[in-house]
Amino acid sequence: MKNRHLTDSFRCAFRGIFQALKTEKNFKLHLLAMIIVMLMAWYFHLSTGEYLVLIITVLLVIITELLNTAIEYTVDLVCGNRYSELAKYAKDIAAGATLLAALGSVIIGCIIFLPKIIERYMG
Ligand SMILES: Nc1ncnc2c1ncn2[C@@H]1O[C@H](COP(=O)(O)OP(=O)(O)OP(=O)(O)O)[C@@H](O)[C@H]1O
Repeated sequence: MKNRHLTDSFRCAFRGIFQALKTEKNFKLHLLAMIIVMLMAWYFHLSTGEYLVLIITVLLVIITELLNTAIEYTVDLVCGNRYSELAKYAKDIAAGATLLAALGSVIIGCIIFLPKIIERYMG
């Protein structure tokens, strides 16, 4: 089952991303948000520094969502439908990580875009 070639590793990684895309509605929402944010970045002519912060922020949200999904699958693999306090902690903590990343991205989005929106449409 071990990948022998780099291309096999890439194929597995992309398959994982598509699997999350197929099954996780939050992941679909985050990808949609990422596309909208990138279109806004292009529209408002962000500086290189602002682009960098935005890309890192967006990637952090996507990465935490993927890790959260992987943790959910792993917990379900181990526990199935059985109730477990540890399973609850693991899933809740993973969900907490995605929530923090999402909240941080909203705050950063506001800091970058709000002054530009105000200047363009209300200034
Ligand atoms: N085996 C379990 N034992 C105890 N509590 C669990 C178990 N599985 C899930 N839970 C609790 O139910 C919550 C929701 O779990 P679920 O697997 O449905 O995640 P989810 O709603 O699909 O998460 P997301 O919306 O991030 O995809 C968990 O955060 C946890 O508190």
